[in-house]
Order: sequence, then structure tokens, then C-alpha cells
Amino acid sequence: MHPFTYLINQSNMFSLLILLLPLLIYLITKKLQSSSLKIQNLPPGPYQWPILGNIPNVIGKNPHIIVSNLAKIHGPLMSLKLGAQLLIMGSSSEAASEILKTNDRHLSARYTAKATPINEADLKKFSVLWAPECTNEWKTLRAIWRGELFGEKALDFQVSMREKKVGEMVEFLRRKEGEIVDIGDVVFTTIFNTLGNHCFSKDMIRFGDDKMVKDWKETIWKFMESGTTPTVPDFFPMFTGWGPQGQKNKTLKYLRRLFGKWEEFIKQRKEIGSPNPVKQGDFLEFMLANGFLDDQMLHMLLEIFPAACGNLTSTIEWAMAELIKNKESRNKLIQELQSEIKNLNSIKEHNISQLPYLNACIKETLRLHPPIAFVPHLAGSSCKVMGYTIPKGSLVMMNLWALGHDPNTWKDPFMFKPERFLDSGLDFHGQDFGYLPFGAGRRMCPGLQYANKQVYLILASLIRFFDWTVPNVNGINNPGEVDMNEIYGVPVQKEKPLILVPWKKC
Ligand code: HEM
Repeated sequence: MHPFTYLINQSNMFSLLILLLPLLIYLITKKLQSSSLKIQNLPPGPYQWPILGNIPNVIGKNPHIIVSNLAKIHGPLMSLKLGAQLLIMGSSSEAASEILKTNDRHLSARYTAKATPINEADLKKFSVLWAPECTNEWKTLRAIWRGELFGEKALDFQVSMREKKVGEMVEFLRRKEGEIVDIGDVVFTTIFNTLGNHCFSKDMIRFGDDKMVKDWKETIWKFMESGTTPTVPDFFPMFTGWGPQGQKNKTLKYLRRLFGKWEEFIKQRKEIGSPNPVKQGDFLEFMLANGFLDDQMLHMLLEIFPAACGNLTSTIEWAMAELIKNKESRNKLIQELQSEIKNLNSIKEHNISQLPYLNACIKETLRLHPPIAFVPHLAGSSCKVMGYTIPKGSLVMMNLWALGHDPNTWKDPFMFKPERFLDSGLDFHGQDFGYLPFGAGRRMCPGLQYANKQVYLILASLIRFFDWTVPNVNGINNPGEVDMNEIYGVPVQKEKPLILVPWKKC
């Protein structure tokens, strides 16, 4: 061989080696990682990048969909490393049953993002949602919620208030006939006022006061967002001392706004007493009569309003969007409601509590659009799930969105087909592990019954009392054009608000 050709070949080889080096490093680390996962008996997962782990894999507008797609490759129980934090992600009914039932005892601690401005001691004393463990305090608080707000007896007691507030919503929409309305705003106002009356015997927002709606909505939504978004110390605990101060301050700002309003109500009630000379019977009255301290009251209210307003508004907005888009389903629902509700002046809960198609539409909405996509649990102790080891301290999440879209459970999983729930016996009470919009096990949603009542009543009223059109854009009025994109958050929401025009039914 000519010495020159030899040299060229040598340098080619060298460049090739340099080029291949990253690939080689990648393959070696991948091999080492997968054997390390095997040695520790952790569930499989995607390649973990140095330092960042799987953060680059999960970043995006809709992490619940990204992670569902990863699960299709790596399996229904998956290890993900977010920086230094191990996350075990469940995505199938089998995983759900083992996480939320078989191992509920080990896996029902709660993970709280580091940007939460409430310290751990207060969370332990005052919180249901963010209580780090299922302690006796947490049990007592859940029992209070059940007894005073969301249990069967309390719900019966509140029925006339729910009907009254929905009646006001209908009146408002009648006045807005032919005009554009933001469905999310109208529903939010209705729910907020209903809760305001359960808790303080007060309306919180005047219908149509757009500024007030936006203010409250922003405060609640931003509080949830900034309080649940992970920051650097969530992934790298060694930076905890640095603190996610910026985000903490943001969450604190919204927290103070909420507390400020409620402090006013508490103060007023203490000064002037109940507005009703007989017993008021609202939640504030109950808390004061039972010697709750101001701190306790504020924290309890802090959980009730965001959990209820966010999830319920999002669910009803999605249900309306699906029904506007799917004319056949809408017509079936209209027929069912027409045959049950003859009086167009009012709606009563007992008229609608047993309607199969309405029930199926709500279940189908919650399957396609569960407002809580991930349930954030923590392994309080080590255990085995689907034969794999879940080490103590791991974050453990069920992807409820993935459950609702699993092609092994649902035919045409992306289509809105309420019929699939007719005569199916499938329910969301935490027994059917392929369908868990309210979760399951000891941390299951305590607001389920309340949510059910509100969603039924509001959705039935919107459909029974009004025809709806999509606003005319460039002369086109096309329900098919309703934007159905979603954006991750707590809750998962429509990316664009649902804007419709109501027309009174005669
Ligand atoms: C459509 C409406 C709703 C849906 C789909 C929903 C869903 C959920 C889900 C999936 C969980 C997590 C369960 C877990 O961690 O395993 C949860 C927990 C919770 N929900 Fe709801 N929810 C709704 C409405 C409400 C309402 C109206 C309230 C009452 C104000 C409420 C209060 C709570 C609380 C306090 C928890 C935490 C329970 C605990 O950790 O012990 N939710 N909810």
C-alpha cells in the first residue's frame, strides 16, 4: 500500500473512532444501567442520561401523554429517573390494582412539591390532600369533610342550595341569549358560589362580573400551578437549601390572596355572628362552634375551593365540548332530558339522578379527560409491585390518563362513545382498576359524591334549557371546529376556553 494512502486510512479510522465515541459511551452506559436496574430489580425504563436521568424524556406540554407513549415501549410499570429522584410510573389496570389496592398500605404517602409554601408540620396537622402520611389527623379531617360537606347526609342538606345556584346560572344564560359566553367562566362562577354558600352562606362572584371571575380563577389556578410544579430541588435534593424561592414566593402570593378573603369572612362572622339568628348551618359555623383555630380553618378552606372548582369546571367544560362536537350523542342526551324534565322553569336533582345516558356521557368525559392525570404517591416503605421492587422513598404515580386510553381495555379509546358505559356496570368508585378518574384506595377522592351531584345538575341544565352554537368565524359556524387540544396542569384543561352562544329552548 502507498504510504500516503495508509496515512489517510489511519486518520479516517481515527476520525471515525472520535465520531463513534459518544455512541460507544451511550451503549456502554445503557448496558450498565439496564444491568443495574436488573440487579436492583427495578421496573424497566428508558435510557437515563447522565445527571438529568429521564428529565429530557418527559419534558413537554403534555407529560401525561408523553409518559403514556413511553409506557407503550417500556411497559406498564416503568422506572424513570428525574435527576436523582426515582419515579415509578404505573399505566395499566394491573399496575393500578397492585399500587392502589394490594400495596396501598406501603404506597399511600403523598409527595409534595418543594415549592409548596406550607411547611411539613402544617401539612400534617391541617391537610387532607397534601398530608404526607395517612395519620390519625388525616383520618379525622377526612371524616369532618365527609360528615359536614361531602357525605350523603350533608349532600341531602345542601340540595336546595345547589338547585338555587344552578337556577341563577340558567337565568344568567337566558339574559345572554345570542351572545358569546365562556362556558368555563359560567361554570366556575356557579360552583364557586355554591361552595361559598356551603362554607360562608355567601355568594363569591356576581354572574357576568368578568373581572372578578378572572381574578378568582387566576388566583386558584395559579396557586395550584405554582404549588405543584416541580423545581430543581425536587429532582436534586442536595439543592434543597437553595430553595425554589422564586416559585415559593409566587405560590405564597396566591395563597395570601385566598387567605386574605377568607380571613375577612371569618372576622366578620366572629364580630357580627351568624347572619341567620337561628343556626346558620354552614361550614364556617361548624368550625367556629368546634373551636377550630384560624389557621386550621384557612387550611381546610384552601383545599376545598381549589380541588372542587378546578376539577369540576374542567370536567363540565370538556363534557360540553364533546357534546357540541358529537351531535349524535348530544341529540340522544337531549331526548333523554326532554322526557324527564318537562318544566322549563326549574330543575330538580331527583329528576336527573337516574338518567342512564347522562350518566354515560359524564363517565365517558372522565375517561377521556380525567382532570387529575397523575396521582402523586410516595413509597413510605419498600414493597413489590408486579414482581419488581419499589424502594422506600420512590415517587409512585398512576397515570390515570393512560388507563382511560388503554387500547387493551377500551375499543376506539380516543373516541367519545358514551354507549360503552350503558349496561356495562363499570363505575368510578375505585373498584374497576381500568377506570379510575377519582383514584382508588385510602387516598381516593373524598369529593366524589359532591362532584357527581354538581356535574349532573350543571350539565343537564346546560343541555336541557339551551341550544348552543359555536360562534361564527368568517361566516362559518362549525361545531367540528371546537378546539379539543389539552394542556397539562392540575387539572388538565382545554388549551383554549370553550366559547359558545346560548339560545333559550321554548
Ligand atoms: C370531577 C371531579 C373530581 C375528580 C375527577 C377528582 C379526582 C381526584 C383524584 C384522582 C384524586 C387523587 C387520589 C389519589 O391520590 O389516589 C383526588 C383526591 C382528592 N380530591 Fe378529588 N376529584 C374531583 C373533585 C373533587 C372535589 C369536588 C373535591 C372536594 C372539594 C375533591 C377533593 C379531593 C381531595 C381533598 C383529595 C385528596 C384525598 C387524600 O389525599 O386523602 N375532589 N381527587
